[in-house]
Amino acid sequence: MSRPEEEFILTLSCRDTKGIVHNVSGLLYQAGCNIIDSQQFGDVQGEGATGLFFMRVHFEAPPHLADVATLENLFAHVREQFGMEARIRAAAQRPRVLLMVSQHGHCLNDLLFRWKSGQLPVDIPAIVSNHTTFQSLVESYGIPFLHLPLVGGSDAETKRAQEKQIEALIASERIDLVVLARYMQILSREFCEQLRGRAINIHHSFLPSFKGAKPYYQAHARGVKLIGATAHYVTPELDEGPIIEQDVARVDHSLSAEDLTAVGRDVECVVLARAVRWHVERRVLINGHKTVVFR
Ligand SMILES: Nc1nc2c(c(=O)[nH]1)N[C@@H](CN(C=O)c1ccc(C(=O)N[C@@H](CCC(=O)O)C(=O)O)cc1)CN2
Repeated sequence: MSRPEEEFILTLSCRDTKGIVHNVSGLLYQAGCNIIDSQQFGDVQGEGATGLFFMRVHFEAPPHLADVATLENLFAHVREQFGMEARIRAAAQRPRVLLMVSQHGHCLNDLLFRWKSGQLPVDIPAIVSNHTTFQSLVESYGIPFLHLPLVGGSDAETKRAQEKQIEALIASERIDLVVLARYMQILSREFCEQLRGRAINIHHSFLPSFKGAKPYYQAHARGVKLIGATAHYVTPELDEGPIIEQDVARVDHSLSAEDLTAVGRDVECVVLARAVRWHVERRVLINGHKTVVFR
């Protein structure tokens, strides 16, 4: 039985070819590592295939190898041989997560409870909002609350000034992941580029349906029989980022737009929590404009 500090997660992607699994598993075996779980996927079939191969390996390393730098050196020649993008992280490492919220607090409340109860193995150095609505909730958990309003409106200059404050916080707190828990401001292209692959948004519709603002009202007007929620990585193109997780709930003609909103809240919470957990467990790999999720 290994100790937590000796378990690691290797994730990789590269052009698909023969021998990748053989070389990766053989290297780990030769080094005295034990594979606990291994999953892989080659996106090689059908129209739109990227031709990329993805792998996630959860393994335990012997004490003399049990640090990331040593394992990265060990793995270097295989990485170069296949031209891999590869990352090795200690399984026990707790990612540092910045939560952001505006005026709808159900996802924030859900994530805070999951964090407090140990379901979400992350550290939350701070929470940012452009409103003060949830300051007391956040501070009840002993987490610093930063109120960063958009002073003077949502024009581009005002937004960038506010975003630069968030960027400084991300740097100073060594943030690994930003979660937009119903943060209702469109992030600038510059900010999105900085956060590529490490900012998750919860959109309150089953994308690609009903992008943008007020999706439940759009859905009600369309007479849908299912509503949904989508967690996706944030990109400059609104609600177009790689989808991580989705779910739905049944509705019918008797429900108002407000009823749909109420039913949707629980779906949003579950979908966002799954996406954040899978991301921090390094189960999500980006495959072009899509994802591969090793659940
Ligand atoms: N660059 C991106 N920014 C954001 C994304 C994204 O995918 N790319 N997701 C949104 C979340 N969102 C829907 O899920 C959303 C948020 C905000 C708006 C919007 O129109 N905001 C207005 C201001 C509204 C207000 O002040 O209440 C604006 O920013 O001008 C639409 C959709 C988060 N950001």
